Amino acid sequence: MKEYGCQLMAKNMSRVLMRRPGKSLLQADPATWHYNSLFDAKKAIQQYHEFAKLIEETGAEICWIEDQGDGLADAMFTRDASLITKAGAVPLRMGKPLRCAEPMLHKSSYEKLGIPVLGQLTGDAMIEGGDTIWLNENTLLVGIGFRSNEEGVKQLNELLNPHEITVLGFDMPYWAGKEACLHLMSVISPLTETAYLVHPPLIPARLWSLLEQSGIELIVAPADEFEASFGLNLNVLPTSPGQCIMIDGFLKTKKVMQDHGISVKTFEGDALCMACEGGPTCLTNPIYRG
Ligand SMILES: NC(=O)NCCC[C@H](N)C(=O)O
Repeated sequence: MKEYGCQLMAKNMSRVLMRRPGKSLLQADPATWHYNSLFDAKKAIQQYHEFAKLIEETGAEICWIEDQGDGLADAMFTRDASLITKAGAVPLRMGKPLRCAEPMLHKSSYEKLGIPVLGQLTGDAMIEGGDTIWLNENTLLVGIGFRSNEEGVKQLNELLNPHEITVLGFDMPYWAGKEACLHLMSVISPLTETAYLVHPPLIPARLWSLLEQSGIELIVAPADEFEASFGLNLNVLPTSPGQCIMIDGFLKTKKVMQDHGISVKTFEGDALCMACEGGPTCLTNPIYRG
């Protein structure tokens, strides 16, 4: 029996769900998808290739979803369309209408992998995986904004409470508006289970207090690099305790992490990440950490 279940953020990532961009990204109209002027599909695919190599080098098993030209350009951001718990996977319901078909892609992948599907969100519920952070194995934090809502938190609680998981919702700010992508993980990246890289101005005050009370060390990412990268400087993926991957070009943010004993690998991500509003955490959905 293959392993699954991921209720922590930074333990060794040994299995991960990813989708390599291909035809769908090449055909994507940047205006439709809200990709910015840095978007260059061919370069983005090359940058993804370099990113995937870094993941392969960690030794993690990559479970691939293939892009066979279904037009789902954002589906490379596998973090968002499902949540994996020790009890099974939950296909989510996307807040961005163009992404509504993605959870079913994940569901069929999990069925093929023999991972049970715990249940589904219905009706008006919206939750995107980028809005979720495991504070600990029994507590899931959710950012409520344009992509995730209270009904989503309610339905997740109904599905997950029987498995000793409590889901807590926190209001996210407006920031750059409805079309932009601001997830909870756009402003918080757990580097270890007890140290998070953060952008304080966009963190709900009530959540900040909870993190402090929970003994989390809050490491501030340089604000100028947050602005310059559209928030992608602090989108940092822990691959094992003390080892992370981030996009290249944000030396102050990298140094802050290194000063805290974190080893950082980088890849070029302007055409892929800064253009399409998603970084290394968004491009991966860890199926198993342990
Ligand atoms: N978890 C993430 O932050 N995912 C990034 C998703 C970017 C994608 N273009 C979107 O707007 O949904």
